[in-house]
Amino acid sequence: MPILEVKNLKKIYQTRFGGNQVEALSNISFTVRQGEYVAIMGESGSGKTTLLNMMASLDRPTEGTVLLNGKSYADIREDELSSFRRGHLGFVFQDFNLLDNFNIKDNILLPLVLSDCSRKEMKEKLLPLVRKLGIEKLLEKYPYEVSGGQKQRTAVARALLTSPSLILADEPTGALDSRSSEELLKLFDEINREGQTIMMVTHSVQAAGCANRVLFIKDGKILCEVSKRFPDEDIKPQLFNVLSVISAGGKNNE
Ligand SMILES: Nc1ncnc2c1ncn2[C@@H]1O[C@H](COP(=O)(O)OP(=O)(O)OP(=O)(O)O)[C@@H](O)[C@H]1O
Repeated sequence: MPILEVKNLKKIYQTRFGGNQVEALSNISFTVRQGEYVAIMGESGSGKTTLLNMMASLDRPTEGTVLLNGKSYADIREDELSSFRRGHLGFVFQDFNLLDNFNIKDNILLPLVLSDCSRKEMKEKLLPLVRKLGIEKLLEKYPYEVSGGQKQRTAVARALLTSPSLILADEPTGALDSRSSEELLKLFDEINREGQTIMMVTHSVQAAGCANRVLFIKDGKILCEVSKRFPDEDIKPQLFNVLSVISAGGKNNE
């Protein structure tokens, strides 16, 4: 059974004051298997954020379904959604989404605090994770006292803490310098090799080139996908090729 199933997803936004309708997604279907690392690329306005919001259960589709581990989001009550998200999904955002008034430790522990987890269990989960991510010396510091790369490692620790079925990352390298980006991509590669399923929206060919499969979205539809035929294959030339076809407004026939 796939970990994530996206079936015939359609999203129509009604613009304010009853104006025009915008079809942001039209009939998108794909599946993601356990342990896959999938990137989503596409031009600005192609529907990437809308799709990510649907996979995150942050917004409801106009038509179609999203299933995680066989459970349809449509069957989850509104008041159960945030606890469902905490239990099954991990989020990594471009701007880190850390709370400035919480130190690094409390930022990481937040999902467990919200789930009423015991102090002992929190400590048992926290320590190996922060050691692995190389942020164990920063636990008492505040987000404004650490670098962008360290903030993103904190966000990754927070995302991994609950052992989620799926990590959803939205432009995770977007606010990082090239060295920190490289380190973050190495980290994603490592956690994926250990079995973590990852979906990442990105504009960066460097980042998408680390995934096993890249889906290209254009005008709310999946235009094509590029997959690695063997684990270390360099698919960046193919990604550049598809992007140039998209920006020229053409169809990709590969
Ligand atoms: N809340 C909304 N109300 C109306 N239209 C919206 C809304 N959110 C997005 N859209 C429209 O839906 C389409 C897809 O937007 P979306 O934000 O998903 O694109 P994107 O690929 O993530 O773009 P970017 O790379 O710039 O973030 C666009 O035409 C956008 O203007």
